[in-house]
Amino acid sequence: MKSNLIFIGMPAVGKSTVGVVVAKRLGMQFVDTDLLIQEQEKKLLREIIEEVGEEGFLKIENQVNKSVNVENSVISPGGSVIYCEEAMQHFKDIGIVVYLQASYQTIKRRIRNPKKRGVVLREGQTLRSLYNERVKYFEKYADIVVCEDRCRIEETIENVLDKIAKCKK
Ligand SMILES: Nc1ncnc2c1ncn2[C@@H]1O[C@H](COP(=O)(O)OP(=O)(O)OP(=O)(O)O)[C@@H](O)[C@H]1O
Ligand SMILES: O=C(O)C1=C[C@@H](O)[C@@H](O)[C@H](O)C1
Ligand SMILES: [Mg+2]
Repeated sequence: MKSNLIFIGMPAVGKSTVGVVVAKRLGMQFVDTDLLIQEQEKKLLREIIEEVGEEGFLKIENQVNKSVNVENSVISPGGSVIYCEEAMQHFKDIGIVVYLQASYQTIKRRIRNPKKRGVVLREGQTLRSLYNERVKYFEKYADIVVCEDRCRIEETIENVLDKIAKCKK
């Protein structure tokens, strides 16, 4: 049964911030899989990326996310999970995938230093090209899209709740 909600979207779009409140409002559990990765590896995300590189990190991210076995939960993975094919197939099987969408300008404003935040950027890749590359994956996997440009967090949460209610009807 599709009893979970999974948030996808760019880093800093609010998957974790919005996700935890949505879970509370709907009486669901909340799982931030970035925290599961840190717990398993006993290191911070940026330390893991420094040590094993982007490809190594994506392997760990795929393994952790595809192993999430929960019900009635909001799941907030990291922004790079959309590159993890097995994990994304698993999420499509166990829940409704919600794409939190924001413009490049909004994301740029929130992420001053992508490397410091632990964003999976290839050598020489800009945030702009990463944004363009990822949008295609977000659109491919999304069951619901919620645009948050010009919305306060509270408005985004209401918009998410509205769309989920309509989707479940
Ligand atoms: N309208 C808004 N909606 C969501 N978050 C907002 C908004 N305005 C500001 N923020 C801020 O943007 C940040 C979002 O960070 P958050 O860690 O939730 O992103 P994330 O999508 O989980 O990123 P990651 O992919 O790195 O896990 C928070 O600091 C939040 O307070
Ligand atoms: O969007 C990204 O590239 C990432 C976001 C974080 O949540 C982490 O999952 C990791 O640091 C990579
Ligand atoms: Mg997060």
